[in-house]
Amino acid sequence: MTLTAESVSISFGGLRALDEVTLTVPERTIVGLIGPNGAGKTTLFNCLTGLYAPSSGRVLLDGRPLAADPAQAARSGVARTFQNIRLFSGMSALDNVLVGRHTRIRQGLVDALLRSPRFRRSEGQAVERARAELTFVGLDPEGDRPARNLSYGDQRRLEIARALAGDPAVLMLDEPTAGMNAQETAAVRTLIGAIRDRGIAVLVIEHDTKFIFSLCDHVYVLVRGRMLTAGPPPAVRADPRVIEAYLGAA
Ligand SMILES: Nc1ncnc2c1ncn2[C@@H]1O[C@H](COP(=O)(O)OP(=O)(O)OP(=O)(O)O)[C@@H](O)[C@H]1O
Repeated sequence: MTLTAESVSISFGGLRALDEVTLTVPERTIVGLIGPNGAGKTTLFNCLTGLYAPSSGRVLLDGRPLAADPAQAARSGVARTFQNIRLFSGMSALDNVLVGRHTRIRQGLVDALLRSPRFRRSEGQAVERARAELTFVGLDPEGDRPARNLSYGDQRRLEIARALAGDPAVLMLDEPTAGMNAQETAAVRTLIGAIRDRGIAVLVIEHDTKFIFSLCDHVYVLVRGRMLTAGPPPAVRADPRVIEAYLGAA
């Protein structure tokens, strides 16, 4: 599935946070989104996940308008992680992933109350899948430790496992390596490649431009709400306007 923002604009009071922004995340592609602080990256993510409705322009998933509702957007195949970790900290790692899985499976209330064979079978499959996602991201498949007891890097990985459990077609990662050391960052790079190899499109916001240029197939540069340029990493890295935008910001 291809996720597209088409001439998306949105304002907060007098501030035009996004001005006619167009971006495409094609299947099996890792797309990077960079830009100085306050450029509008998170705002664009919020539009692409149905959290904000653009004041003009459209968000399309395979050519069809995406619902301006995060739960519905998730069900149609767009999953995300947040800049600040949002886990259920008292719940076990496994239960956190099961929450992500349950966005996908529908249980009848009667089946659940009676714990019918159909319900138990379906729950068993959900647990198996949740364990497989924990293994995929490099966490203990038992997942019995409370999320809050995991290291910071492992909590970020757990968020990714939870998002993957919902069977996304497109996964959006907001600063997945923020606060990580070099070793953890390298592990996330490998993980994102493996996610793409599963056929999932990935859109990544990062401040670490080195990480983005070495990881992504395509990079977009947002500056003060406008798309400055986009292209393969070598072209974007060499673009004098990009260098100026970053030096200007510094
Ligand atoms: N809900 C909101 N209400 C008012 N202003 C907002 C809101 N969300 C974002 N903004 C403003 O819109 C602009 C873009 O913010 P946004 O967080 O999208 O930028 P960003 O590129 O993600 O920044 P950073 O890299 O610092 O996270 C900023 O000026 C911000 O203050």
